[in-house]
Amino acid sequence: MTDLRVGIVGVGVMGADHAERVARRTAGARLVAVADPDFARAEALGKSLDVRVVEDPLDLIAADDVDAVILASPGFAHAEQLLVCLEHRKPVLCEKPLTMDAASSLQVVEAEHKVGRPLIQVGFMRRFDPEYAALKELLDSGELGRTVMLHNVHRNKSAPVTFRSEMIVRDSMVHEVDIARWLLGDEITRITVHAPKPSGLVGDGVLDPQLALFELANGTMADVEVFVNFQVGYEVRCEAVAERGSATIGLGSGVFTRAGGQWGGAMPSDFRVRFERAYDIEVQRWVEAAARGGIDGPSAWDGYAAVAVCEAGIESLTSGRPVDVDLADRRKVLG
Ligand SMILES: NC(=O)C1=CN([C@@H]2O[C@H](COP(=O)(O)OP(=O)(O)OC[C@H]3O[C@@H](n4cnc5c(N)ncnc54)[C@H](O)[C@@H]3O)[C@@H](O)[C@H]2O)C=CC1
Ligand SMILES: O=C1[C@@H](O)[C@H](O)[C@@H](O)[C@H](O)[C@H]1O
Repeated sequence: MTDLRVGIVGVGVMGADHAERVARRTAGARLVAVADPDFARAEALGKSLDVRVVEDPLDLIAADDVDAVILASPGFAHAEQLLVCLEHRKPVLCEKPLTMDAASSLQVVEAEHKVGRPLIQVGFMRRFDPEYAALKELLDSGELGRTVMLHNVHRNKSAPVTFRSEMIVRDSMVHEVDIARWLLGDEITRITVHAPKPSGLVGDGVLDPQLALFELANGTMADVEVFVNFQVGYEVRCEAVAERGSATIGLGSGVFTRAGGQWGGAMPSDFRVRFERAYDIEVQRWVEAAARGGIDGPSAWDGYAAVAVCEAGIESLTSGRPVDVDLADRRKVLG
Protein backbone atom coordinates (compact mmCIF):
# COMPACT_ATOMS: atom_id res chain seq x y z
CA MET A 1 0.00 0.00 0.00
CA THR A 2 1.27 3.51 -0.75
CA ASP A 3 1.92 5.93 2.08
CA LEU A 4 -0.78 8.41 3.11
CA ARG A 5 0.45 11.84 1.99
CA VAL A 6 -0.12 14.21 4.93
CA GLY A 7 -0.13 18.01 4.97
CA ILE A 8 0.04 20.02 8.19
CA VAL A 9 -1.61 23.41 8.64
CA GLY A 10 -0.10 25.57 11.40
CA VAL A 11 3.38 24.69 12.54
CA GLY A 12 3.73 26.29 15.96
CA VAL A 13 4.26 24.17 19.09
CA MET A 14 1.79 21.39 18.26
CA GLY A 15 2.09 21.44 14.47
CA ALA A 16 5.89 21.17 14.61
CA ASP A 17 5.55 18.27 17.07
CA HIS A 18 3.10 16.46 14.77
CA ALA A 19 5.29 17.21 11.73
CA GLU A 20 8.25 15.50 13.35
CA ARG A 21 5.97 12.58 14.36
CA VAL A 22 4.54 12.07 10.86
CA ALA A 23 7.88 12.58 9.13
CA ARG A 24 9.95 10.34 11.36
CA ARG A 25 7.93 7.80 13.30
CA THR A 26 4.49 7.10 11.84
CA ALA A 27 4.17 4.00 9.70
CA GLY A 28 2.25 4.29 6.44
CA ALA A 29 2.45 8.09 6.30
CA ARG A 30 4.62 10.62 4.50
CA LEU A 31 4.71 14.31 5.35
CA VAL A 32 4.52 16.17 2.04
CA ALA A 33 3.72 19.80 2.90
CA VAL A 34 3.36 22.33 5.68
CA ALA A 35 1.57 25.69 5.67
CA ASP A 36 1.63 28.62 8.06
CA PRO A 37 0.96 32.33 7.58
CA ASP A 38 4.25 32.78 9.43
CA PHE A 39 6.10 31.76 6.28
CA ALA A 40 9.57 32.00 7.84
CA ARG A 41 8.52 29.50 10.50
CA ALA A 42 7.05 27.12 7.93
CA GLU A 43 10.12 27.50 5.74
CA ALA A 44 12.51 26.63 8.56
CA LEU A 45 10.52 23.49 9.40
CA GLY A 46 10.00 22.56 5.76
CA LYS A 47 13.73 22.80 5.18
CA SER A 48 14.62 20.67 8.20
CA LEU A 49 12.15 17.95 7.19
CA ASP A 50 12.66 18.37 3.44
CA VAL A 51 8.99 19.03 2.61
CA ARG A 52 7.15 21.57 0.47
CA VAL A 53 6.10 24.85 2.08
CA VAL A 54 2.78 26.46 1.14
CA GLU A 55 1.89 30.00 2.10
CA ASP A 56 -1.90 29.73 2.11
CA PRO A 57 -3.34 26.95 4.36
CA LEU A 58 -6.38 26.59 2.06
CA ASP A 59 -4.07 25.85 -0.90
CA LEU A 60 -2.41 23.08 1.11
CA ILE A 61 -5.80 21.51 1.90
CA ALA A 62 -6.78 21.61 -1.78
CA ALA A 63 -3.44 20.31 -3.09
CA ASP A 64 -3.62 17.14 -5.22
CA ASP A 65 -0.61 15.59 -3.53
CA VAL A 66 -2.16 15.91 -0.02
CA ASP A 67 -4.41 12.95 0.89
CA ALA A 68 -5.13 13.96 4.50
CA VAL A 69 -4.64 16.99 6.72
CA ILE A 70 -3.60 17.74 10.29
CA LEU A 71 -4.98 21.08 11.49
CA ALA A 72 -2.75 22.52 14.19
CA SER A 73 -3.72 26.12 13.51
CA PRO A 74 -5.25 28.22 16.32
CA GLY A 75 -8.87 27.39 17.19
CA PHE A 76 -10.21 30.54 15.48
CA ALA A 77 -9.03 29.19 12.11
CA HIS A 78 -10.52 25.69 12.46
CA ALA A 79 -14.13 26.28 11.30
CA GLU A 80 -13.19 27.60 7.84
CA GLN A 81 -10.36 25.11 7.34
CA LEU A 82 -12.53 22.15 8.40
CA LEU A 83 -15.23 23.13 5.90
CA VAL A 84 -12.60 23.27 3.14
CA CYS A 85 -11.32 19.80 4.17
CA LEU A 86 -14.90 18.51 3.89
CA GLU A 87 -15.35 20.21 0.51
CA HIS A 88 -12.27 18.35 -0.77
CA ARG A 89 -13.31 15.11 1.02
CA LYS A 90 -10.02 15.00 2.92
CA PRO A 91 -9.75 13.14 6.23
CA VAL A 92 -8.60 15.60 8.88
CA LEU A 93 -7.16 15.33 12.37
CA CYS A 94 -8.18 18.64 13.93
CA GLU A 95 -6.55 19.79 17.14
CA LYS A 96 -8.96 20.77 19.89
CA PRO A 97 -11.07 22.86 20.23
CA LEU A 98 -13.14 21.88 17.20
CA THR A 99 -14.15 25.54 16.74
CA MET A 100 -14.59 28.61 18.92
CA ASP A 101 -18.32 28.29 19.64
CA ALA A 102 -21.10 25.74 19.68
CA ALA A 103 -22.99 27.25 16.72
CA SER A 104 -20.02 26.96 14.33
CA SER A 105 -19.17 23.49 15.69
CA LEU A 106 -22.72 22.34 14.97
CA GLN A 107 -22.41 23.72 11.41
CA VAL A 108 -19.28 21.59 10.97
CA VAL A 109 -21.07 18.48 12.31
CA GLU A 110 -23.96 19.12 9.90
CA ALA A 111 -21.63 19.73 6.95
CA GLU A 112 -19.81 16.45 7.66
CA HIS A 113 -23.15 14.64 7.97
CA LYS A 114 -24.06 15.90 4.47
CA VAL A 115 -20.83 14.35 3.12
CA GLY A 116 -22.17 11.04 4.38
CA ARG A 117 -19.13 9.64 6.18
CA PRO A 118 -16.96 10.73 9.12
CA LEU A 119 -13.90 12.63 7.95
CA ILE A 120 -13.14 14.71 11.04
CA GLN A 121 -11.26 13.35 14.05
CA VAL A 122 -10.66 15.69 17.00
CA GLY A 123 -7.28 15.77 18.76
CA PHE A 124 -8.45 14.59 22.16
CA MET A 125 -5.25 12.55 22.48
CA ARG A 126 -5.85 11.47 26.07
CA ARG A 127 -8.20 8.76 24.78
CA PHE A 128 -5.07 7.14 23.28
CA ASP A 129 -2.91 7.45 26.41
CA PRO A 130 -2.20 3.93 27.71
CA GLU A 131 -3.07 4.97 31.30
CA TYR A 132 -6.41 6.55 30.36
CA ALA A 133 -7.18 3.58 28.08
CA ALA A 134 -6.46 1.14 30.94
CA LEU A 135 -8.70 3.16 33.27
CA LYS A 136 -11.52 3.10 30.73
CA GLU A 137 -11.15 -0.65 30.29
CA LEU A 138 -11.24 -1.19 34.07
CA LEU A 139 -14.34 0.98 34.52
CA ASP A 140 -16.13 -0.60 31.56
CA SER A 141 -15.38 -4.10 32.89
CA GLY A 142 -17.65 -3.40 35.87
CA GLU A 143 -15.07 -4.87 38.27
CA LEU A 144 -15.41 -1.85 40.57
CA GLY A 145 -19.17 -1.61 40.16
CA ARG A 146 -20.84 1.44 38.64
CA THR A 147 -18.66 4.55 38.34
CA VAL A 148 -20.15 7.42 40.30
CA MET A 149 -17.69 10.28 39.90
CA LEU A 150 -14.32 11.53 38.67
CA HIS A 151 -11.83 13.85 40.35
CA ASN A 152 -9.43 15.48 37.90
CA VAL A 153 -6.37 17.68 38.21
CA HIS A 154 -4.90 19.50 35.18
CA ARG A 155 -1.84 21.66 35.85
CA ASN A 156 0.51 23.31 33.39
CA LYS A 157 3.85 24.73 34.45
CA SER A 158 3.03 28.11 32.94
CA ALA A 159 0.98 29.75 30.24
CA PRO A 160 1.64 32.89 28.18
CA VAL A 161 0.13 36.12 29.58
CA THR A 162 -2.18 36.11 26.56
CA PHE A 163 -3.84 32.95 27.93
CA ARG A 164 -7.01 34.54 29.37
CA SER A 165 -9.63 33.08 31.75
CA GLU A 166 -11.96 31.83 29.01
CA MET A 167 -9.04 30.07 27.28
CA ILE A 168 -8.46 28.06 30.45
CA VAL A 169 -11.98 26.68 29.90
CA ARG A 170 -11.92 26.40 26.10
CA ASP A 171 -8.35 25.20 25.54
CA SER A 172 -7.39 23.39 28.75
CA MET A 173 -10.53 22.24 30.61
CA VAL A 174 -11.92 21.00 27.29
CA HIS A 175 -9.72 17.91 27.74
CA GLU A 176 -11.51 16.99 31.00
CA VAL A 177 -14.85 17.71 29.33
CA ASP A 178 -14.01 15.08 26.73
CA ILE A 179 -12.54 12.64 29.25
CA ALA A 180 -15.62 12.92 31.50
CA ARG A 181 -17.98 12.25 28.55
CA TRP A 182 -15.80 9.34 27.42
CA LEU A 183 -15.18 7.67 30.79
CA LEU A 184 -18.65 8.27 32.20
CA GLY A 185 -20.42 7.45 28.94
CA ASP A 186 -22.93 10.27 28.66
CA GLU A 187 -23.40 13.94 27.82
CA ILE A 188 -22.69 16.73 30.29
CA THR A 189 -25.92 18.61 30.92
CA ARG A 190 -24.78 21.28 33.39
CA ILE A 191 -21.47 22.92 34.27
CA THR A 192 -20.40 25.21 37.10
CA VAL A 193 -17.02 26.93 37.04
CA HIS A 194 -15.69 28.76 40.10
CA ALA A 195 -12.44 30.60 40.58
CA PRO A 196 -10.70 31.20 43.92
CA LYS A 197 -8.63 34.35 44.45
CA PRO A 198 -6.14 34.03 41.56
CA SER A 199 -2.51 33.10 42.00
CA GLY A 200 -0.38 36.24 42.36
CA LEU A 201 1.85 34.91 39.58
CA VAL A 202 -0.68 35.28 36.74
CA GLY A 203 -1.52 38.24 34.51
CA ASP A 204 -3.97 40.92 35.65
CA GLY A 205 -7.58 39.78 35.58
CA VAL A 206 -6.79 36.15 34.72
CA LEU A 207 -8.81 33.68 36.77
CA ASP A 208 -6.26 30.95 37.36
CA PRO A 209 -6.78 28.40 38.91
CA GLN A 210 -10.36 27.34 38.27
CA LEU A 211 -12.56 24.65 39.80
CA ALA A 212 -15.38 23.10 37.79
CA LEU A 213 -18.17 20.63 38.35
CA PHE A 214 -19.77 18.72 35.46
CA GLU A 215 -23.17 17.04 35.88
CA LEU A 216 -23.97 14.28 33.39
CA ALA A 217 -27.33 13.10 32.09
CA ASN A 218 -26.84 9.67 33.73
CA GLY A 219 -26.44 11.22 37.21
CA THR A 220 -22.65 10.89 37.46
CA MET A 221 -20.45 13.90 38.20
CA ALA A 222 -16.89 15.02 37.58
CA ASP A 223 -14.83 17.77 39.12
CA VAL A 224 -11.65 19.34 37.85
CA GLU A 225 -9.04 21.77 39.05
CA VAL A 226 -7.31 23.51 36.17
CA PHE A 227 -4.24 25.57 37.06
CA VAL A 228 -2.23 26.65 34.04
CA ASN A 229 0.47 28.57 35.96
CA PHE A 230 1.32 25.94 38.55
CA GLN A 231 5.07 26.71 38.23
CA VAL A 232 6.26 23.20 39.09
CA GLY A 233 5.62 21.11 35.96
CA TYR A 234 2.92 19.32 33.99
CA GLU A 235 0.53 17.23 36.03
CA VAL A 236 -2.62 15.49 34.81
CA ARG A 237 -4.41 13.14 37.18
CA CYS A 238 -7.73 11.39 37.19
CA GLU A 239 -9.34 9.42 39.98
CA ALA A 240 -12.47 7.45 39.18
CA VAL A 241 -14.66 6.55 42.14
CA ALA A 242 -16.94 3.55 41.71
CA GLU A 243 -19.32 1.60 43.94
CA ARG A 244 -16.66 -0.86 45.09
CA GLY A 245 -13.36 0.97 44.72
CA SER A 246 -11.42 3.74 43.05
CA ALA A 247 -8.63 3.94 40.48
CA THR A 248 -6.18 6.76 39.90
CA ILE A 249 -3.97 7.50 36.92
CA GLY A 250 -1.31 10.15 36.33
CA LEU A 251 0.87 9.34 39.31
CA GLY A 252 3.36 7.23 37.43
CA SER A 253 4.90 9.62 34.92
CA GLY A 254 8.64 9.24 34.79
CA VAL A 255 10.53 7.33 37.47
CA PHE A 256 8.52 7.16 40.66
CA THR A 257 10.97 6.77 43.55
CA ARG A 258 10.69 6.12 47.27
CA ALA A 259 14.06 6.91 48.84
CA GLY A 260 15.67 8.93 51.60
CA GLY A 261 12.35 9.38 53.40
CA GLN A 262 10.87 10.96 50.27
CA TRP A 263 8.56 9.79 47.54
CA GLY A 264 7.93 11.17 44.15
CA GLY A 265 9.49 11.33 40.71
CA ALA A 266 10.34 13.58 37.85
CA MET A 267 7.53 15.77 36.52
CA PRO A 268 7.16 16.17 32.77
CA SER A 269 7.65 19.73 31.57
CA ASP A 270 4.60 19.83 29.32
CA PHE A 271 1.96 17.89 27.37
CA ARG A 272 4.40 16.92 24.59
CA VAL A 273 6.41 14.92 27.12
CA ARG A 274 3.57 13.50 29.26
CA PHE A 275 1.37 12.53 26.32
CA GLU A 276 4.08 11.67 23.75
CA ARG A 277 2.90 8.07 23.52
CA ALA A 278 -0.75 9.17 23.30
CA TYR A 279 0.00 11.54 20.39
CA ASP A 280 2.02 8.78 18.68
CA ILE A 281 -0.82 6.25 18.96
CA GLU A 282 -3.41 8.89 18.04
CA VAL A 283 -1.60 9.88 14.84
CA GLN A 284 -0.70 6.28 13.91
CA ARG A 285 -4.32 5.16 14.24
CA TRP A 286 -5.60 8.25 12.45
CA VAL A 287 -3.20 7.60 9.54
CA GLU A 288 -4.43 4.01 9.24
CA ALA A 289 -8.07 5.16 9.34
CA ALA A 290 -7.50 8.10 6.97
CA ALA A 291 -5.88 5.74 4.45
CA ARG A 292 -9.24 3.92 4.47
CA GLY A 293 -10.96 7.32 4.09
CA GLY A 294 -12.27 7.64 7.65
CA ILE A 295 -11.46 8.26 11.32
CA ASP A 296 -10.65 6.19 14.41
CA GLY A 297 -11.17 8.39 17.44
CA PRO A 298 -13.14 11.34 18.83
CA SER A 299 -15.64 12.49 16.21
CA ALA A 300 -16.90 15.88 15.09
CA TRP A 301 -19.86 15.31 17.43
CA ASP A 302 -17.43 14.80 20.34
CA GLY A 303 -15.73 18.05 19.37
CA TYR A 304 -19.07 19.88 19.16
CA ALA A 305 -20.32 18.50 22.50
CA ALA A 306 -17.09 19.61 24.21
CA VAL A 307 -17.32 23.11 22.71
CA ALA A 308 -20.96 23.41 23.83
CA VAL A 309 -20.00 22.46 27.41
CA CYS A 310 -17.10 24.93 27.41
CA GLU A 311 -19.34 27.71 26.11
CA ALA A 312 -21.66 27.11 29.08
CA GLY A 313 -18.58 26.89 31.33
CA ILE A 314 -17.36 30.34 30.25
CA GLU A 315 -20.83 31.73 31.01
CA SER A 316 -20.73 30.06 34.43
CA LEU A 317 -17.27 31.45 35.16
CA THR A 318 -18.67 34.93 34.51
CA SER A 319 -21.97 34.55 36.38
CA GLY A 320 -20.76 32.25 39.17
CA ARG A 321 -23.87 30.11 38.64
CA PRO A 322 -24.48 26.64 37.21
CA VAL A 323 -25.32 26.82 33.49
CA ASP A 324 -27.31 24.22 31.56
CA VAL A 325 -25.57 22.99 28.42
CA ASP A 326 -27.49 23.75 25.22
CA LEU A 327 -26.78 20.66 23.11
CA ALA A 328 -28.64 19.80 19.91
CA ASP A 329 -30.52 16.51 19.80
CA ARG A 330 -28.00 14.04 18.38
CA ARG A 331 -30.63 11.86 16.72
CA LYS A 332 -32.16 14.87 14.94
CA VAL A 333 -28.78 16.10 13.66
CA LEU A 334 -27.22 12.78 12.70
CA GLY A 335 -30.35 10.81 11.93
N1 LIG B 1 -3.83 18.21 22.07
C1 LIG B 1 -3.03 18.94 22.82
O1 LIG B 1 -2.56 18.53 23.87
C2 LIG B 1 -2.64 20.31 22.37
C3 LIG B 1 -3.39 20.94 21.42
N2 LIG B 1 -3.09 22.22 21.04
C4 LIG B 1 -3.93 22.82 20.00
O2 LIG B 1 -3.16 22.93 18.81
C5 LIG B 1 -3.51 24.10 18.08
C6 LIG B 1 -2.25 24.95 17.90
O3 LIG B 1 -1.76 25.32 19.17
P1 LIG B 1 -0.22 25.68 19.39
O4 LIG B 1 0.63 24.89 18.51
O5 LIG B 1 0.00 25.63 20.86
O6 LIG B 1 -0.22 27.20 18.93
P2 LIG B 1 1.02 28.07 18.41
O7 LIG B 1 0.63 29.49 18.64
O8 LIG B 1 2.31 27.56 18.97
O9 LIG B 1 1.03 27.77 16.85
C7 LIG B 1 -0.01 28.13 16.00
C8 LIG B 1 0.56 28.28 14.60
O10 LIG B 1 -0.52 28.51 13.70
C9 LIG B 1 -0.17 29.58 12.84
N3 LIG B 1 -1.38 30.23 12.36
C10 LIG B 1 -1.96 31.39 12.76
N4 LIG B 1 -3.07 31.61 12.04
C11 LIG B 1 -3.21 30.57 11.19
C12 LIG B 1 -4.14 30.23 10.18
N5 LIG B 1 -5.19 31.00 9.91
N6 LIG B 1 -3.96 29.09 9.49
C13 LIG B 1 -2.90 28.29 9.74
N7 LIG B 1 -1.97 28.56 10.68
C14 LIG B 1 -2.13 29.68 11.39
C15 LIG B 1 0.72 30.49 13.66
O11 LIG B 1 1.54 31.30 12.82
C16 LIG B 1 1.52 29.47 14.46
O12 LIG B 1 2.67 29.05 13.77
C17 LIG B 1 -4.62 24.77 18.89
O13 LIG B 1 -5.85 24.34 18.40
C18 LIG B 1 -4.38 24.24 20.31
O14 LIG B 1 -5.54 24.26 21.12
C19 LIG B 1 -2.03 22.89 21.56
C20 LIG B 1 -1.25 22.30 22.51
C21 LIG B 1 -1.49 20.96 23.00
O1 LIG C 1 -4.16 21.16 24.81
C1 LIG C 1 -3.32 21.64 25.50
C2 LIG C 1 -2.96 23.09 25.48
O2 LIG C 1 -3.57 23.73 24.37
C3 LIG C 1 -3.49 23.71 26.76
O3 LIG C 1 -3.11 25.05 26.80
C4 LIG C 1 -2.89 22.97 27.97
O4 LIG C 1 -3.47 23.49 29.15
C5 LIG C 1 -3.19 21.47 27.89
O5 LIG C 1 -2.57 20.84 28.98
C6 LIG C 1 -2.67 20.90 26.58
O6 LIG C 1 -2.93 19.53 26.51
